[in-house]
Amino acid sequence: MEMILAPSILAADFTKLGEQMKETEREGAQYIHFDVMDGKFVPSISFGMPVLASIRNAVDQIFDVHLMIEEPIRYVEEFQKAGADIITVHLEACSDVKATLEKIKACGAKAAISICPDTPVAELEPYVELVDMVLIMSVHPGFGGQSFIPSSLEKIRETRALLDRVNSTADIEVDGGIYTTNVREVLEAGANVIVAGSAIFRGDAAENTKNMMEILRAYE
Ligand SMILES: O=C(CO)[C@H](O)[C@H](O)COP(=O)(O)O
Repeated sequence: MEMILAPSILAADFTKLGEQMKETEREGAQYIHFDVMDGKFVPSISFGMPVLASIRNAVDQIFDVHLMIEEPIRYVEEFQKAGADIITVHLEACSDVKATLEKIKACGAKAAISICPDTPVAELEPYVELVDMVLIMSVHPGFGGQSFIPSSLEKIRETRALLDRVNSTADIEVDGGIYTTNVREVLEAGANVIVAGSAIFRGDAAENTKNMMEILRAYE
């Protein structure tokens, strides 16, 4: 199975965003991760469609868009038009999860579902056959630079078991507090898409990507 790195631009230097993204692409990061926050579902506000659209052509990486917003169904079309290839919505943020996932697919993007640290994996069960990816949050969403919550490892294992049970080949992405020091445990638990913000963009993005990719490739 391909192991994928999704650097989160939340931790990037926005004065040189295009260049930093290119550095991660050159070193093999397949995705770029966008943390979209609305100040309601999560306390912080980040960025939206205009930022995606303006940098869509800077790289060929897959745009992996994590919508931490209430009722994301209102915006999925606009994010797809702005360049999103994968759109992740939160189970906790949708009044109609199924309709939201179907709308993502209808507009041509891949659909993914995420759960916060306090939401049990069992709640994903009705939706796993509708998605291309499950995102397990390993921090409470809202801010970069937090510490990985250790109980996330068990949730990754439970998610892999759930996907196996329904013969799903969906990816498992994990987001929050992942560094070269703990990424092996996350991969060993069953994840194959790693989001990393601080670990990539704090310091030398090219060197950090290279080091992270070396570990990921050893698990393929
Ligand atoms: O979704 C997020 C916060 O809601 C961030 O993507 C996530 O926390 C990654 O940042 P870091 O690698 O710095 O922990």
